[in-house]
Amino acid sequence: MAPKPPAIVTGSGKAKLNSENPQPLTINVTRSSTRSSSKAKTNTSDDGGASSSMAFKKKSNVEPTTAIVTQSSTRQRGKTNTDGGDASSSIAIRSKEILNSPKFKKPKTPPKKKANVGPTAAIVTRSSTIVTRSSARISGQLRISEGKPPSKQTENVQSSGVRTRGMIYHAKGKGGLNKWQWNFRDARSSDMSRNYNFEKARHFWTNFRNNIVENLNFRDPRSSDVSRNYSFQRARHYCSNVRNDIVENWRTRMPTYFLMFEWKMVNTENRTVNNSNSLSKYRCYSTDRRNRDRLRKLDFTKNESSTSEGKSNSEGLVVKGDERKSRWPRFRHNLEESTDDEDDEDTEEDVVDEERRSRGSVKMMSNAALGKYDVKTEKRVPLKFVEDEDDLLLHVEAIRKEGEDEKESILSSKRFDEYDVSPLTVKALTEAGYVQMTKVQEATLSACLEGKDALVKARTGTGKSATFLLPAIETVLKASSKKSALRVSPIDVLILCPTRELASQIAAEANVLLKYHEGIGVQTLVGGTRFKEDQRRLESNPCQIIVATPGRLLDHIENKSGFSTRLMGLKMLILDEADHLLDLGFRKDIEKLVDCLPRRRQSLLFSATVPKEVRRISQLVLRKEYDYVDTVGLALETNPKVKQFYLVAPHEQHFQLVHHLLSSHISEVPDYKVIVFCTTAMMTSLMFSLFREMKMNVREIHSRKPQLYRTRISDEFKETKRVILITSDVSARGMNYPDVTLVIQVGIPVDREQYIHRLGRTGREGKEGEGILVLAPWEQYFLDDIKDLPMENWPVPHLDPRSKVKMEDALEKMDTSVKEAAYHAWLGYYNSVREIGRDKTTLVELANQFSESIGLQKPPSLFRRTALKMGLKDIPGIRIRK
Ligand SMILES: Nc1ncnc2c1ncn2[C@@H]1O[C@H](COP(=O)(O)OP(=O)(O)OP(=O)(O)O)[C@@H](O)[C@H]1O
Repeated sequence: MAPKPPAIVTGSGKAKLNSENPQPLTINVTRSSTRSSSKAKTNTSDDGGASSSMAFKKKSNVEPTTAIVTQSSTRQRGKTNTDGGDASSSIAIRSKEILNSPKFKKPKTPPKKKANVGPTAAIVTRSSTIVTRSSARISGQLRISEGKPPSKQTENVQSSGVRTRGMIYHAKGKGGLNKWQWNFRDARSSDMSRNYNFEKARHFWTNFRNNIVENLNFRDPRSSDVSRNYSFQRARHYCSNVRNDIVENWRTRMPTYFLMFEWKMVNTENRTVNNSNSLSKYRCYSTDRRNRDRLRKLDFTKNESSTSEGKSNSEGLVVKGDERKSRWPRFRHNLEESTDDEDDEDTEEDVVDEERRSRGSVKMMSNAALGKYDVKTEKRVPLKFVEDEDDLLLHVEAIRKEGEDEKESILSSKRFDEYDVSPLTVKALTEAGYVQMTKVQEATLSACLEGKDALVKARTGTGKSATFLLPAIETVLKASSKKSALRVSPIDVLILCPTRELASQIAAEANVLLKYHEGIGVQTLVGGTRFKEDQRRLESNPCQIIVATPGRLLDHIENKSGFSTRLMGLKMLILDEADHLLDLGFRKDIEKLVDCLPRRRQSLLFSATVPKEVRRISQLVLRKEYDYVDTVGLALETNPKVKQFYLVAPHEQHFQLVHHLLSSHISEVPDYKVIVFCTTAMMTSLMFSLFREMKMNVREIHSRKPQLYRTRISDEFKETKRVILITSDVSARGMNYPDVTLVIQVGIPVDREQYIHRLGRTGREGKEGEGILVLAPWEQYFLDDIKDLPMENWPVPHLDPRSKVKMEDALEKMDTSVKEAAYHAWLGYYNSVREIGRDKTTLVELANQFSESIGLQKPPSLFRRTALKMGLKDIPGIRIRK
């Protein structure tokens, strides 16, 4: 599909679509541009040693590949390096040739055909941590075969301290997240015994000491070792400690040492994976999270039918870390029956089995099917030894296209240096790991850089912050080149956002982008800090960009002489989470603020949700003529890779249910990172105290906590894994906590938009995630508001009575004041929810049930004034404080 440009609607009123682009921009639309992105782009920039895409020139003498990913360049295939590995880490990818010229040439020497030659061996070990230190992002499409990579690319690698002979593309990561990823495949299919493709390989290193999450989807259409009756689907390896060596033999796909790995293995011949046959001690975990309660653990034993049975001892792989030290057999290899991978087109394992069974002629052509990634709409052009280079090119393109179709990336093919962005900013971007733009950035940046007002709607986690920071920096650069009429140094850009943590996050991101711009400064003005301290900072440090929450900014305007004068030079106003800033809670403040700003300015509004009424009132800030850039269009407003569930259960079971959901998630996902949203600050406090009492690894953030504490917890949660954040809506919008695996929302969110934003804390940057909404039966009406979202019902699991007792014990130990405050907050929250607050009698009944469920003897009393305000004074069940 040809890429479609974004829908840009100009004007204040109706959303007209660009006549040339009659459809709104959707992820589908832009996805196609990703395809081209990975085709032929290379960034070998040594600025900051970063690159995330590359060109692949085709060369002659393309020969089969062997790839080794290892910690040490001295490491041998299939062997574990158990030395310190601290400094001498590396990732080495040995290969014969890199297919990276525009046209493949016929090989000079035909590749040797070997029987029983494993497609590859890969070792990922401790010293690969050097990669996490020195580089962060490696992406692009690798074509690997033996031989040296182009020198530039090698330099790149070496400049980052990685000693390797492979092609490694990397860029420096942002913050603590170090990430490298690649897609590579050996397109060289002439030697079928070595014909293998790696697809969508991803490695995420989050931290030197901590985690590797390695997510490999690979296929081996001509696997010499694994029985062709079996194919691997959606392989995932979770290694929770880098210090442990992990050796993974890709012939058998067995790590020799691991903490946790899971994958699906599908018997392609006998329809079902049979754990009672004689495949030996092969453990397989189903990764199907929906059926978490039915997590399958399958043990396999040696395949009796394997022709290479006799070799299994010598070829087998030792699995360390398992007390039994099992040896894995080598499975048979039938060279003559392997031709190509044309039968790998199915997704569901049963379907795969069924089809392969019925297609006797291809049944031995085992390919590792790729679960949902393996959905093929077109039949793949069979791979064969091709004399004609154009034919080969076709084959390669077919495979590449297929791979890219499967890829749901947020990145576009455009690069920042193609836009009118200062080279110093591009340098900083590259160092931060931003080389290609996200689709949102591509769709939006031109309009913003041209000085137009814009209202931008884009899904959560798609890079909106950089989208407005780049024009902000350009604005400052332009302004600094002109002489200001003001005597005081003007503030050029004002960024408003709803929460303090978000303001700090935006300022931090701005500082990253400003790394090479001397003399340009950013300051935050947020509540919860000392006003005097703000003043001191404003006076002592130059700053052209202010990131602020509305309340504190107004304080400065009203109380600090000279501040509003500085604002008179404002060139650009940005509202992040614009719909929230324009809704009732903030509107008055925004109106006041806008009155203090010059009319001649550029205004940019960003959010993942833009309800109709917000478009209407956006006139408060925007000029009459503005661009409405909707990158969601008619598509799903949430990330399609985030699975969404709802669970309806009596209110008094909610704590126990959440405890159950957390426990099962922790047991399934070793590197879990969960956010639990509660309706109010005091409910957050109650849930936090309860789970802490139950010895769970929890943290809390809500508005009642001191700002220093909030900042500390927020920073900690950004950096770490295996932790649960219990929070109120202060974390709902904009917060970019990397790698959140699950979001639980307990109780109805204030509205549909808030649900979407909370859910958006997981599945960021196009990753996968999971969201569960826990509702009481009387809250179910909310499902109507989100009925267009792909929600699935999660049946109420059986709750262990012992955990109930444990919970009651924990509740008993808790401070009564916490429970009382939670009761008051509960009442206040649901009283303000129109659908529930209307019927006061029922509301109080429900509140009192809640009070009982948290172990209060009787419902806490209310101040008469509060009860009056809430319209609850004479409602039966309400106790008034004397
Ligand atoms: N061009 C890029 N290349 C790589 N990563 C990027 C790029 N742009 C942004 N990112 C990363 O994407 C992540 C999400 O970005 P950001 O926080 O700006 O999302 P957002 O769209 O503002 O989300 P939300 O709607 O929740 O506020 C961040 O980790 C950011 O570093």
